[in-house]
Amino acid sequence: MSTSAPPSSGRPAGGFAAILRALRYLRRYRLEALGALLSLLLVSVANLGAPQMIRIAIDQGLARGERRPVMLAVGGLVAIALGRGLFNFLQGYLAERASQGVAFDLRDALFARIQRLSFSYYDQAQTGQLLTRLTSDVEAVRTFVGSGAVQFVAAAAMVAGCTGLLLWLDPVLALAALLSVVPILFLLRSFTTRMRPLFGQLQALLGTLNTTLQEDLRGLRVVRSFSGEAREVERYGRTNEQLRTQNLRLVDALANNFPFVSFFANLGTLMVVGVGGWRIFHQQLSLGELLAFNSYLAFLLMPLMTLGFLAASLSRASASALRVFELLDTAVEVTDRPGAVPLPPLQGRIELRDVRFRYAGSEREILRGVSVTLEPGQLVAVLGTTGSGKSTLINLLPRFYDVTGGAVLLDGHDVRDVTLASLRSQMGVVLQDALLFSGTVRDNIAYGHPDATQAQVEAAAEAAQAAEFIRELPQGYDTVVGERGVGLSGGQRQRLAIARALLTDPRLLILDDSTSAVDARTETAIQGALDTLMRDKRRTALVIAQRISTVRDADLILVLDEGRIAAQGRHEELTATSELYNDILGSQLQPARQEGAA
Ligand SMILES: Nc1ncnc2c1ncn2[C@@H]1O[C@H](COP(=O)(O)OP(=O)(O)OP(=O)(O)O)[C@@H](O)[C@H]1O
Repeated sequence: MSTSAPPSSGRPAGGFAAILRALRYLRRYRLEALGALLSLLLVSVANLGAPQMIRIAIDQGLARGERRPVMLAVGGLVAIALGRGLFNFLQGYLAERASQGVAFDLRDALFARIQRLSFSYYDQAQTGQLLTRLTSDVEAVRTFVGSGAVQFVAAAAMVAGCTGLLLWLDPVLALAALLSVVPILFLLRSFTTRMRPLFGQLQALLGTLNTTLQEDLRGLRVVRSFSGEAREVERYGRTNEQLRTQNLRLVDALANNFPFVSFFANLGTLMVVGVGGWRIFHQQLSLGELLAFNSYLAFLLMPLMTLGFLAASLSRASASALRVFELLDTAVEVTDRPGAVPLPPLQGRIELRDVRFRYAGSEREILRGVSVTLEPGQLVAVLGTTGSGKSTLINLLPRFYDVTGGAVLLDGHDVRDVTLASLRSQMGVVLQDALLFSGTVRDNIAYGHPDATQAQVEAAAEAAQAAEFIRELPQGYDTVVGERGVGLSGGQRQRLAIARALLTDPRLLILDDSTSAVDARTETAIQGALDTLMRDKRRTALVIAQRISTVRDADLILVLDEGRIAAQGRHEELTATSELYNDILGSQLQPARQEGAA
């Protein structure tokens, strides 16, 4: 990970502040940026020198019939051409190095932030928008901050330098020429302000397009099984069409801007010719002076056109910088408190003290005063009607969310007072969707414990009843499994996830003991693996129970109903006393079809 830190944490007041903040990322690459700027200024100086060489060749050489000045001028022109080539190359190379550095730092900082952002953020954020910010928005900022900014400064310096030169050559003519520069500057200013929101909308549309694509790729099976292809093509097409319209609006705005800039630029020449002609007529100016003045005027207008061109890049970059910094400045809700201490090695006592919870932006309280104490080594089954808050409750232990009232205590420590790393490293979480990362089977099992030995990995796989199918894979533990574990069946993925949890040997285990629709043999294997994991008395296990065998074995069963514990106890007690428990038992749980031990 890079050592770059965002140069400032304040929320940018607007596009301009955002672009200034992006420019501050150049500080780490100041040598490259200054080198690029210097090279570009030298290219401009070389450009300014060429007419002088031609003037020397004509006035001092050809006019007087002398060869030496002509040879000198030709030599000078060759040197200028070489210099221009060298400095152009240096400018491009150094600007690219600086801009790639800035893009690298921005992407790193964004990715680090995405890793830390709370689940509540992801409940509302669209993945496509996040992807767009890390790719297209960073690219827009990069393009401007690297080469654009250097060209901008060089053009501004040229404008200032040429203005000074023109004023020095002939103040009256210069003022006449500069009259046309004022409207150009106003045009550019209003252009950048108008374009910024348009570019912001463009990036947001690109995000929506990416979200649609990403949802469709994830949901390919659902789309195909409901014959939704045509509908999805239409949905994508709609956003795609909006994106095209927005792009065309921008092209329109860009195309409309240039004729005006060019009109005022030409007006400048017209003013010079008009006023100059009038002054020649009154013998206040020579023809040669007017021609010289006019060629320097061209050096003023050229960077002005460059500024016009860069204005679009600036608008785009500032709209993107706003989006990048908005993400970088998003507060991380669940994070280490100042003074948070590491959680000592867990015994496994869990106390929920009048726990209340509501999701951000929702009025409804999902958990409404849950109080219970779980002893070390207990297997605790959580049951409840659908939507009663089971998943919400278990998400509070690893602090995927923080309680909105009451407290969760582990061995007497409020989970909010200890460091997240020490808290989560002592917990194993196995949920229904067994996600695997692209990498080898071994890497996936050792995800929580990368230093594990091959023997430890194999022991975990054995206990998770995964060893047999792993051995049959083409490269065994070195077989590369794809994104989301493509290439493995649902049941195999689930057993790898169980092996992953077993390897970290957590004192506290949170799991969903459901088995996906698999054949009877695989189901028995998965259930065997789950039982190994949760019935180990060295750990406290909190299980969203889906199987009767789990509740029969549980030391404690919590029955949730509308965010409250409606009943608790062991299987025999609850069967005798709780109507709700019996209802759930009858309607929701999988019978002990394949469970010899149950
Ligand atoms: N991220 C979220 N944002 C807002 N509301 C949510 C979120 N997740 C869940 N809810 C709501 O909270 C309530 C409890 O959901 P939860 O997933 O905890 O229930 P559950 O008991 O696990 O249900 P099930 O057995 O159906 O999985 C539901 O009404 C659900 O709509």
